[in-house]
Amino acid sequence: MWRNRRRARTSDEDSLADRLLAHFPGTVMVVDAHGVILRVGPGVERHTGHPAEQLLGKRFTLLDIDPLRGDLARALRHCVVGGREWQGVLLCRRADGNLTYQDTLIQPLPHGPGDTLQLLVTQHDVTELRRTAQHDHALLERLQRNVARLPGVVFELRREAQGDLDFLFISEGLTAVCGLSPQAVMDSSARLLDLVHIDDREVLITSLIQSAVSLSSWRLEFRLDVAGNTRWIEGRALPRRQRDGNTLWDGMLIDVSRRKQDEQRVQQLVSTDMLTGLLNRRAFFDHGEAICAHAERQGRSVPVAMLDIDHFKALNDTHGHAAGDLALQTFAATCRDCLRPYDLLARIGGEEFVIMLVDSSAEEAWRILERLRASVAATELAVDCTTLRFTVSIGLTFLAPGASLEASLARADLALYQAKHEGRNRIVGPHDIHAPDSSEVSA
Ligand SMILES: Nc1nc2c(ncn2[C@@H]2O[C@H](COP(=O)(O)OP(=O)(O)OP(=O)(O)O)[C@@H](O)[C@H]2O)c(=O)[nH]1
Repeated sequence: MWRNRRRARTSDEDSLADRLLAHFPGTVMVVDAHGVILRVGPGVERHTGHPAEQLLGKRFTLLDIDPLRGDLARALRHCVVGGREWQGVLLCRRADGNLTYQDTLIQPLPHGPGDTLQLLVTQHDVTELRRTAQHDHALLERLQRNVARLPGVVFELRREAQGDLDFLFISEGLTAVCGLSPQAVMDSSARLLDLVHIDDREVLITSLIQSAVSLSSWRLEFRLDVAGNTRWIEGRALPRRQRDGNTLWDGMLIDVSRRKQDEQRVQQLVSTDMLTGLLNRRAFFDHGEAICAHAERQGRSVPVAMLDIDHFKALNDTHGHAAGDLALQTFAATCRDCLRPYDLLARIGGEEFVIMLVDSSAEEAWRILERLRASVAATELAVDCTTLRFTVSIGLTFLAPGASLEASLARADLALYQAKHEGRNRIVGPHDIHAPDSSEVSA
């Protein structure tokens, strides 16, 4: 320990200073009210770079990086005038010119009556800590910036053992996706879950439970209802289990509405007949099989009809291909008008069409098809200053539960052939269905 050359204090008065001067790991010194250094601890040379002897009698403010700003002098004044301690971090200069951050505490020492004021200065080098903190801060800022610029929403979701879901973190991108602020959703996850399309909620919750139970990655496409619009969201996340049994997911939500629209457009293109806008053959079988499966579960048979425009080749040959196209389009529109929205209508060949009537009895089916036949026969087509009319022949059959759609279509085709053979512009169906009379049809 370095001793004061000017005066010696009593052991009682000096006890605190002595203990610190002997044991404090940083810089410790005693200065007078003007900041003149009276005593220094052994660590002072290591921390300041100044040999201890050279510091004694010098002003303590020589350690200040910026005497003009005078942080150290101000701190001293605070203690001297107010008789109170001062604490803060000061930027100090070592003897070699290097700068260090010193966590500084200046305390007035207890002194007897008539005694002059002395101050105990202790400094702790926090340069490395500050550097690490600054580095961490810069890293955090960069991470936040990167997360904010990601084309999606980053989240951390917790599921408690009893099933409650909480967003521990959700990034700012959320607002662009659904208009909600991240804080609102972190306060209450229900705000976001309430936007999930009603048909997707159960599958969303179930998929999260499965992911939590099996600790397998979660991936789901679901819809959000945002201000009357539907947004398609793709969610992906990896789960991890916590000691308390809760599950945490780190994941992303990406707005894939544009991609979904493109997919739907492509799907529409591959399933639609371009001339008439009706379903094509392939789409007919996709939808038809679903209707069959549904009817089979209910133990019902499904009316299936094949339709073919009569003498269509002659219409084409006489009035041209464009007139034939117009006839096909008009025929498709007439069919659509005569059917219910949930009936299946498709163009499966050149001038061949097929209809599946959903949830219809034999009599109902016959009535609907007869009305359609009559509407087609009554339709007038204006082509090159002439008015064209054409008719349609219809073969009707019933797809029994468990029977194949292909086989039923073949039977409907046979009935259609018979309708052509019997003179066209008529319906032929199973013999046990009797055609309703004309007053029933027009009703
Ligand atoms: N304009 C037009 N014609 C088509 C199209 N697809 C097929 N066709 C024509 O439809 C006609 C079908 O004629 P057919 O199957 O011989 O029979 P049809 O003349 O309708 O006579 P029936 O069926 O016996 O009453 C052919 O001339 C095809 O060229 C199309 O997309 N546009």
